[in-house]
Amino acid sequence: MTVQSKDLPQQINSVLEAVHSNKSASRPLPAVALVGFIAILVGSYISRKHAKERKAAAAATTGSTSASSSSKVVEGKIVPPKKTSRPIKYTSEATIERNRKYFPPSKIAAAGSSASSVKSAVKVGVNKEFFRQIEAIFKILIPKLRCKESVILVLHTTFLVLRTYLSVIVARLDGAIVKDLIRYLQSKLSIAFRTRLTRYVHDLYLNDQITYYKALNLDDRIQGVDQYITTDIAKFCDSLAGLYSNLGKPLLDTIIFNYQLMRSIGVSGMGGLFVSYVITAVLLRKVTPAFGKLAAVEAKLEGDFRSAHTRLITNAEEIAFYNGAELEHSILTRTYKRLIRHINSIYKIRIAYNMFEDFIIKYCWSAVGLTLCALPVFFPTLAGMDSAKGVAGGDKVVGARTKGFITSKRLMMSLADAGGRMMYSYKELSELAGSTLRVYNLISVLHQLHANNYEGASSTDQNDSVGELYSLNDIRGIINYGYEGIKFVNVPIVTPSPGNVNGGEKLIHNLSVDVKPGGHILVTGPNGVGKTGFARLVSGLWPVFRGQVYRPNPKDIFYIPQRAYLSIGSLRDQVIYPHSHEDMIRAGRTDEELMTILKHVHLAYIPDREGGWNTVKEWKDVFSGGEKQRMNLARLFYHKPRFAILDECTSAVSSDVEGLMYNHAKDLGITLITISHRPALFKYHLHLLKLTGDNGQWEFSTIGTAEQRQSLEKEMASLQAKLNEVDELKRRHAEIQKELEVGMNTGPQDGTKVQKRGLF
Ligand SMILES: Nc1ncnc2c1ncn2[C@@H]1O[C@H](COP(=O)(O)OP(=O)(O)OP(=O)(O)O)[C@@H](O)[C@H]1O
Repeated sequence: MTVQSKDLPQQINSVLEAVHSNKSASRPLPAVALVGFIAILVGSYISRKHAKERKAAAAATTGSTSASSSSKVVEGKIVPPKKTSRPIKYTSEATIERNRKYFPPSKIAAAGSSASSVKSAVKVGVNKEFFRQIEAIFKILIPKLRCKESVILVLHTTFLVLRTYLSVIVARLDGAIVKDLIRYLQSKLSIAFRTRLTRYVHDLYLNDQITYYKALNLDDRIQGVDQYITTDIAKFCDSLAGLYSNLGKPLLDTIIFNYQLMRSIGVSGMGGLFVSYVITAVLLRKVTPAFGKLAAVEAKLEGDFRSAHTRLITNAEEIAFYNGAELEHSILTRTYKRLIRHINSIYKIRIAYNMFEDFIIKYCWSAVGLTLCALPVFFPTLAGMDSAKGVAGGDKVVGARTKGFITSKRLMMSLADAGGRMMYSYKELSELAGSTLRVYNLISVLHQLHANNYEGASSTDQNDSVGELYSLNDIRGIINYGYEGIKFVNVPIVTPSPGNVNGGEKLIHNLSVDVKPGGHILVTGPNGVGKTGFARLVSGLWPVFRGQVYRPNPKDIFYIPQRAYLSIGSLRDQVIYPHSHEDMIRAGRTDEELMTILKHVHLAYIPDREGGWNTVKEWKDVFSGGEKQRMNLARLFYHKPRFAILDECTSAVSSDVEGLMYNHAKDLGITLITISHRPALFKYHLHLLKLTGDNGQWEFSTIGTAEQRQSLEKEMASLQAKLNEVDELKRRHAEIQKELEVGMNTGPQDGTKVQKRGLF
């Protein structure tokens, strides 16, 4: 069988005949060889491409190879950890900038986003907005024509088109090989898409613009961002890669079968069939439920369930202390029930729709089709057959008509099957619209946050009822880097309050301070007044709504938070965070030096206790509260910045050790900006910034001045007054004790007395 020499209709014909007569090909080997050859080509191309990419990425990563090889020479003794992962090539800022315009806010409100983000009544589904979103995402998935993904896509398409053709020639050995190959390419495509998208999102999410912080604290459009990145992207890529082949095969089959049918029932018959297709398509489109929206809501509920579990894991100890299992159990059950109720309703909607769809496609199509197939039998002229045959040819004519009818009937059955599969794929397409919306929204919001565009009011009007409107879209303050100190000029401390139409709440009225090197300052004030807010402004976490902030460059300032943070990794990683071991070696630092630092924070026993610097543990569960805080201070001594903001970071450290740490920090030349309530820390500072909170008031003074002495004298007087009460309290205590003893000696000689004793 020399297939190559036949024209296309003949090839299709022979393919179909072979399929229906279930004949195996007589010479499958050349085709098998062809498939095998292409498969090998695919494999080798992809692995070569990977190797090339690895090389390029290694070159792109700053000093990766050279740094690690030279790092071994630096200390002689220290061997850097083996590189297990390949260097990462980050998305350039220019690419992010270029892509931003493709991701304007979606016209569809994402499932789970706040109501204020609903921009219009565009529905989730296979519509213009869906195709626009897919197009935007494709700019990330296939950034240029010559890339790994486009090669896989071309191969995938080629195999899809050749599937029917090859599966017949290769017959029994056959279909399976081609199918496996298509499945392999599909998985490759899905993983390539996922890698591309995940990398892009990570680059957008974790960068010096602190987009991750903004997404979690300054904007509420994306809830459960972890679910978006870990699950939604994977689901989206799987369905996108799968849809292509799922839709491709039935589409191709439908074209081929229709073509065959046309040969058998004629153009007018085909016209009739086409009309029935249009009617069914319109009808089905009208009754198709919003599968896209349902899928998006399902993904959101899955995310809620997952984050409820994550919360439990993070706070397991606190919950256990409170005996909160029952309440947490009910929260988890509630979240799970919400999810399951939704999934069940999807199943119900789906079964009703499937039954209707099967009825239309299997029965209505077949009925219309069979009627049309029967037409040439009764009206041969309609199908272009010659009815004016002689009597002698009568049997032949009847035979031909019967054969034609049977062929057409068989084609109709296959067509109905292909149609069914196409409709199924349409459903998948609708569901894909749901996950496309979620992925699109994630990228779009991250792009906007990266460019400091927040959700909510953008008006710069005065709001009479609330005062000045501090909107996240009206940030007028300026941050100046590279200053030798920390200076605030008329900067109000305002909570960001995302989504609040009245804007953020002003905690402190226009603050003006100037901290020079060596001008250690203590920031104090009641709870919730905005002390940490001050640190957030210096660090650039909260926006500077008005005024000007002058601050040192990032490498010269270090922040130690109230809640000690311990990272994933070895014991060494805890001391040097956010440095990696490679950074440490490159900087010429040694483990011996780390040991000296641990001595300063009274943790010298830790490396021995934990089995050395390379031990990896869940450190937040290993260290006590005080140890965690001291470990965080060890970081400060390791990095030796010029300025440090210490936010209640010694609250669990005993006061004698605390004093030693403060003195050591000052000896290292670190200027301290301490946030604390404790007067015991006064003596380590030169200035005091008191945030009173009354109408946003604040006071700045020099410790040791007349006002300061006055303030301390006031505090002393109040303490003295309390001490005076002590004698009176002691007297009363003795009195009660005496009364109780008398009562016990004169009481009934039964169990009551024993009970009283037991009570005390
Ligand atoms: N991301 C945020 N969005 C909105 N409001 C916030 C946010 N973070 C904190 N706040 C609010 O800002 C106020 C000031 O918080 P801040 O953490 O600065 O207080 P603090 O003075 O450090 O208090 P404490 O002594 O209890 O640590 C609080 O009322 C808090 O609820």
